[in-house]
Amino acid sequence: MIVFTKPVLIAFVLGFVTLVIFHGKKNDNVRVISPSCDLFPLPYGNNFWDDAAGVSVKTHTEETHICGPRVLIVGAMKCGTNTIGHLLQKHPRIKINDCEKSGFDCNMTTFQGSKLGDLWEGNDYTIGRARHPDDWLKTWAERLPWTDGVSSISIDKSPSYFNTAKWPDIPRSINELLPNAKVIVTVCNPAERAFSLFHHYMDKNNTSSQLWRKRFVDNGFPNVQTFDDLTDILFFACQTSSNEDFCSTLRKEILQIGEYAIRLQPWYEAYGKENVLVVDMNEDNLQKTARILDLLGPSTLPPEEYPWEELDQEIEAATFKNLHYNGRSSAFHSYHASMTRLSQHYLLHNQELAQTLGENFPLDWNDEIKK
Ligand SMILES: Nc1ncnc2c1ncn2[C@@H]1O[C@H](COP(=O)(O)OS(=O)(=O)O)[C@@H](OP(=O)(O)O)[C@H]1O
Repeated sequence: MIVFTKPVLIAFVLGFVTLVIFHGKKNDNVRVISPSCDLFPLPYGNNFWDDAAGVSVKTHTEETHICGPRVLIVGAMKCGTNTIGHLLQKHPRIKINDCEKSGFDCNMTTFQGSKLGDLWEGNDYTIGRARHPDDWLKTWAERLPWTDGVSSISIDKSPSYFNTAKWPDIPRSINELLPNAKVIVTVCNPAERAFSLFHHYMDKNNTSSQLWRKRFVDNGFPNVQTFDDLTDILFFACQTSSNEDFCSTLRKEILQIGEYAIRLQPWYEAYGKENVLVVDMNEDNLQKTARILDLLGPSTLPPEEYPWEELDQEIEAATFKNLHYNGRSSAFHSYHASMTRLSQHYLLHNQELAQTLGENFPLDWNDEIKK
């Protein structure tokens, strides 16, 4: 028989209160996920961090899965992928990957002062998988914010995914994991894109840039100092070089990403054309955003919840503009021969893109060489 002395009573009450709190917390952690959510496997059944709740949680019934990204911004690199990400993340229902756990420096700022950590790049399926074949998926899943697919969704911006020349199987294999995702591709004049990419790599403050330049010398090519040096290697030296491995990799990253119609094909095949939105980088931000929200549908990203009035004030700082060169509009003037050569290479590709999209803007990219 229990004797209800004062200490026993206090212990009893404390125990009861602890039980209630513990039970309440446990219930808090059981979330309901939308059936339309692509359940994303956490191979080792980890906990993950829920920013909003400020707690480590496990998913609803299956502790080994969380809701995968619903939007994939796959490229093209240097065609405004950051802008698309920033336009999207202004929607209150979008949650961004957890920068703190990404291994990136979250305090690093873009050239114009906006926080890079707001939207860092995972590239998990491509670079992550190649570097960490055993635990890339776990690492990706751990960084995803908790979303339920209804009140919140997550996005992934990884421009390397559009390099289907290098990774032809990426769209199909991502689709196996995320069949309900929508795909966004932003495109721009491909010759100017190559020019912009060159300056991205030539930025001397960047360690990966130094490694990029070193690759040329290591592979028996001249040191690359100017854009002409690069196009000479692409269009001439590589024609006669026996180093096909290097030349093939170079063509893929500089030239072939800009052959948009070809690069798009595997995405269309994997996801269906209706789930892949191609936007023109130069399109007005308001129109661009409206088209993206439309792709996701009003029940996923209601347009009335979007802060439209903030669009033009803030987005300028998030374009990731490279202020260390004169900009891509200077390309034709400064490197006329190289840009003409590149534009000729893309002439038919641009026509094919225009045909595929049923839009005229890619034909404008051919105007420079007609001048
Ligand atoms: N709306 C709009 N209009 C015109 N130009 C724009 C726009 N948004 C982004 N940009 C330019 O796109 C370049 C950055 O592209 P990304 O964000 O894809 O960069 S990255 O691939 O993630 O490195 C970067 O180009 P560069 O300055 O040549 O580097 C930006 O200036």
